Amino acid sequence: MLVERLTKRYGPATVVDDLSFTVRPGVVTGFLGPNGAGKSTTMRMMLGLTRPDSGTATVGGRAYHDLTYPLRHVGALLETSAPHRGMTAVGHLSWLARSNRIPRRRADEVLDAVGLTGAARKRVGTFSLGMAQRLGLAAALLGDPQALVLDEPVNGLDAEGIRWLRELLRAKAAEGRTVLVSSHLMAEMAQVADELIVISRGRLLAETSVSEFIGRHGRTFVRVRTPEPLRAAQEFQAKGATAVRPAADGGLEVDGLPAGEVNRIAAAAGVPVEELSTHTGSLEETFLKLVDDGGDPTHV
Ligand SMILES: Nc1ncnc2c1ncn2[C@@H]1O[C@H](COP(=O)(O)OP(=O)(O)OP(=O)(O)O)[C@@H](O)[C@H]1O
Repeated sequence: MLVERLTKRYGPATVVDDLSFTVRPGVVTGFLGPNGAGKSTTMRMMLGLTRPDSGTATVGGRAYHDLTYPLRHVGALLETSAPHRGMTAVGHLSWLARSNRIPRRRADEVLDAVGLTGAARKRVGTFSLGMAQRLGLAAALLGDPQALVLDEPVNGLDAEGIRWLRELLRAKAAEGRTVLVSSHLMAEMAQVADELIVISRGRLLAETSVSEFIGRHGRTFVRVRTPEPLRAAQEFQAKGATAVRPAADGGLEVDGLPAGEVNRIAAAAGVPVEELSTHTGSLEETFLKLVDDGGDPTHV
C-alpha cells in the first residue's frame, strides 16, 4: 500500500498534510498518532471513502475505487462501518459476500474465525462492543484479502480478545499479507507491530521499525543499586555519564554509559553494586516524547 503526498483539509484545518508512506507485505504495520492526528481520515482516503484534496493512495498499484470487488483485495475495519442493527451477523456477512461475488460459505468460515459462530443468527443490534468488533473483523476477512486496513481494532475487546487479535494479525502478516492497524495504545502496538508509521497533526513523524524507533527516540539508562549512592554518582559523572539521577527506590539512573562500563567504574572505585540493569524507554514514553518535541519532522 502506497500513500503519496495525501492532503485533506476541512475548512481552514489541514488534517492530513502532505503525507507519504509505504506499507509493506509480510509484516504488521502500526499506524500511531494521538487523538485527532488524522489516522482515520488517512485510512478513509486509502479506502476511497473520503476524497483527498491532493495526493494518491494505492493498493497493489491500484486506487481502491478502481477495484471491481474491493473486499477481495482490501479488508477494512472502520469506526463508522457498523452494519444495520436489525440484521443477523450471518445475514450481514452474506449480503456483503454477495455484493463482492464472494462464495456464501465464507460468511460461516469468517464467523468461525472470529469466534462468533454461536451468535451467527443473533441480531447485530444486541451485540456487545466486543462482539461488534469481532463482526467487523469478520467482514474485513470475508474476501480473503491480500491487505487489511484496521482502524482501532482493539476497541471494545477484552484481554482475551486482544490476545486473539494480536495472533490473528501476526498470522495474516506471516502469510505474506499487508496489515495496517491504527491505535492510540502504544503499549499494545509495541506488542503487535513490526513497523511503525507515526503521525501527529496530519504529518509524518516517523516511518521505521519498532526497535529502531525506540532505539532512536527512547531513553536508555542503567539502573544501579548501591549502599553508597553519593560516591557512586560522583564516580559515574567523573567518568563520562551524561546524567545521574536518584531513582524512586533509592537507586541511581545513569545516562550515557553502558552497563559494563558502569560496573567497571564502580568496581575500580571500590563501590559495592547490589543490582545493575539496563532499561529502555517504553514505546509509550518514546511516542509521547516525540509528539511533545513539537511534531516537527526534522526531529526524526
Ligand atoms: N468530516 C469531517 N469534518 C470536519 N472535520 C473532520 C472530519 N473528519 C475528521 N475531522 C477532523 O480531522 C481531524 C483528524 O481526525 P481523525 O479522526 O482523522 O483523527 P484520528 O487520528 O483518527 O483520531 P482519533 O484517534 O481520535 O480517531 C480531527 O481534528 C477531526 O475533528
